[in-house]
Amino acid sequence: MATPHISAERGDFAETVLMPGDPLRARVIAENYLDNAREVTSTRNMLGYTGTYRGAPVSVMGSGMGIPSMSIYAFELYTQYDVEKIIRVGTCGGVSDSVAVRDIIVAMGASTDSSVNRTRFGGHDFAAIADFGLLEATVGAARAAGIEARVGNVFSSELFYNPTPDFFAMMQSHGILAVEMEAAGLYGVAAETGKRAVSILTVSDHVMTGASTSADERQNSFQDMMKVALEAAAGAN
Ligand SMILES: O=P(O)(O)O[C@H]1O[C@H](CO)[C@@H](O)[C@H]1O
Ligand SMILES: O=c1cc[nH]c(=O)[nH]1
Repeated sequence: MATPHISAERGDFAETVLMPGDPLRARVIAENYLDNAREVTSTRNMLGYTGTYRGAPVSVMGSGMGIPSMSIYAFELYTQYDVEKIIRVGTCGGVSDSVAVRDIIVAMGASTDSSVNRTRFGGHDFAAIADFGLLEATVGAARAAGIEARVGNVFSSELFYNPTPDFFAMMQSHGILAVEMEAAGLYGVAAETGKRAVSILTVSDHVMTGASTSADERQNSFQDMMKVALEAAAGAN
């Protein structure tokens, strides 16, 4: 069997799929963090792998950038491949004064300028939130590893290059921690399909201060995020 965008067979994916935006990052995760990883899909070069972590099956697959791309892959994984949990592992731009580059953020909720959740929710505002069990497992895994994780509202933006004046100042005044481009879409698809999702993000740059991470810093915070995500995947009921 194959879907329009995934060439795997049914049973090729684990119940839990980690999703970075970048498919090459999916390959790095599979090669460095999973045991016995094998490629299960490569349609459009959106690479997906399944292996094990501490003996339990786990998959990793790229989502692409933006809500439309994430929505396609998440929908097909949830509805055609019996996937129950998706853990997004991505990067974000810090917005709040209280977050700094390298911080790890768990998106309890995701605000957005995208209309996709309204489209699927009869024109009403939909509160795009993480699954509580996955959120708890993620925060617990971070605490157990001595890694500080900030938990709160992020903003899933349609545009990376947004020309609206004071766009980020408005977010900051509403307590948004960071900006990224997929979480609200992922949470909407999870709700629509009765499945579970959480997003874990590392702050790669700060949109208010202009601070950005060096390659080494990015690698360290990426490792912390992966530890949290994999332990949460192993520990979540
Ligand atoms: O690092 P990833 O997961 O791709 O996430 C962030 O990076 C991309 C923009 O550069 C967007 O996908 C945004 O959400
Ligand atoms: O979407 C994103 C991701 C990282 N940094 C940003 O400024 N935006």
